[in-house]
Amino acid sequence: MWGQVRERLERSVGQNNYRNWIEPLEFNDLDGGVATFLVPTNFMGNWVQRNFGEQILQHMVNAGARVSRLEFVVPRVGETNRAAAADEAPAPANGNARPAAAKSGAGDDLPGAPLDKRFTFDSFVVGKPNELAHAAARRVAEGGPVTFNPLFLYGGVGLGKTHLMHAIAHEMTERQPQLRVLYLSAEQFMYRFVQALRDKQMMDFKHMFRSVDVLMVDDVQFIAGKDSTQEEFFHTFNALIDQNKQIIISADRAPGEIKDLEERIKSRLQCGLVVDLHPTDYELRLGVLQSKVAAYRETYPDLSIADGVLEFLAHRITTNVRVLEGALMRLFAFASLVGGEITLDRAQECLTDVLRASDRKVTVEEIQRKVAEHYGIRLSDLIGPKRLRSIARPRQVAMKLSKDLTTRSYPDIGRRFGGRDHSTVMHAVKRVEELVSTDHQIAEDVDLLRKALEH
Ligand SMILES: Nc1ncnc2c1ncn2[C@@H]1O[C@H](COP(=O)(O)OP(=O)(O)OP(=O)(O)O)[C@@H](O)[C@H]1O
Repeated sequence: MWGQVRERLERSVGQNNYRNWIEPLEFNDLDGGVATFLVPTNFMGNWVQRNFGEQILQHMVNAGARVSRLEFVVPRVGETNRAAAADEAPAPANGNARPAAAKSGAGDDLPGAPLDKRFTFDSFVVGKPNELAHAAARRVAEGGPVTFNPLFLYGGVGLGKTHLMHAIAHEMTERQPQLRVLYLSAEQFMYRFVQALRDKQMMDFKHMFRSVDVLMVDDVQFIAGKDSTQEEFFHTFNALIDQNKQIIISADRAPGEIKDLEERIKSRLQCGLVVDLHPTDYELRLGVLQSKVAAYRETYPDLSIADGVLEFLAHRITTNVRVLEGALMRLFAFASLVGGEITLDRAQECLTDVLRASDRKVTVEEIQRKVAEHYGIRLSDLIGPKRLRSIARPRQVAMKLSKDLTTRSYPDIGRRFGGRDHSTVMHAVKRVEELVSTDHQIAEDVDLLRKALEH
């Protein structure tokens, strides 16, 4: 039964995950609804449980097993365990020997996070906002002499950092299967580090991290303020760079802007190539939607979407790609339940909450841009120190709209208007409220701008 389940898992979790996580599991027994597996380390057991537990259970049930729970056990010395006997590990497809470091004890267990097999270069839509990051990622994935080291990718939530990192890992392991590519989040790095300290296995920890060919750490801002983790990260980083091993890091902001990150780490992170993923633009969002629809149609060819629906979504949901994808998934589910075409009306009805939530996602910067444009003044003047009425009034309007349309606080808005005090913003909001009831021109301006921004 386990053989059959493994085959199915190989298909559902993808080659890389299968090799790293499923293959080393040794099925032990099935008793009283509990399936027991032998694993080389507790970490691995926890990891498999958390990330693949449900899938394993599901496949076992489908294969007819009476099982309701999985348990992962590290065998005591003397018990057999394929995974612990690293020498038995199958040779990689191209016949290259694995590096020696990979064969010794804990070093063989690369405790990275599983890669999402959907996150490939093929499924990544390239547009103006991400073309540089994409090009850099591609170049690094092609291997060859290390040129950008480290590659530092940063950008806001849900803009594709993780997707690009996984794509690099997939591409690299495909091109060079013998490469030891380790991908994990900074949080997992810390977790591993703390665990190693607790279990007095720092040597294994250091050995394992220093024996990889490619290290990818996602969301590195997480280690800011965590002193000993930073220290260890710094040493790992230096050791790998010294060996000319590729490092790829992501964060939600540029290295220099990560608060509570040690200066020496900041400067190390900046010494390779730093590229950012800009907020999406309309074309990119539409491209993502079109590509997701095309992929979905391969499985469900009956899917029918009325003209204009994707354009509407790309226009209205501007937060990030994750939200956009979620909205589309909801539409697909809706269509498969009720059947028929997804019309604009249906889309609006089905996504009322998403659309409302993204309405509130107007940024202060957008408001400033729109207001400057509306009044025909320069953005730098709107934010700058000039006190002329022809500039001060639009500035007050922009502050009022920022208060109404975003969730920013008064001090925060003040900061975004050239570092002004919160009392200035409060005053502006009050002033515009008064003017709206007495000055019809201002009332009209505010109304027009509000509509344009909420659209
Ligand atoms: N250019 C793109 N083309 C196709 N899909 C994309 C693109 N950008 C993002 N996505 C998709 O959007 C979702 C979120 O992307 P991802 O997880 O990579 O974001 P992130 O930048 O790592 O965000 P976070 O900061 O939350 O970790 C994923 O499903 C990803 O596949």
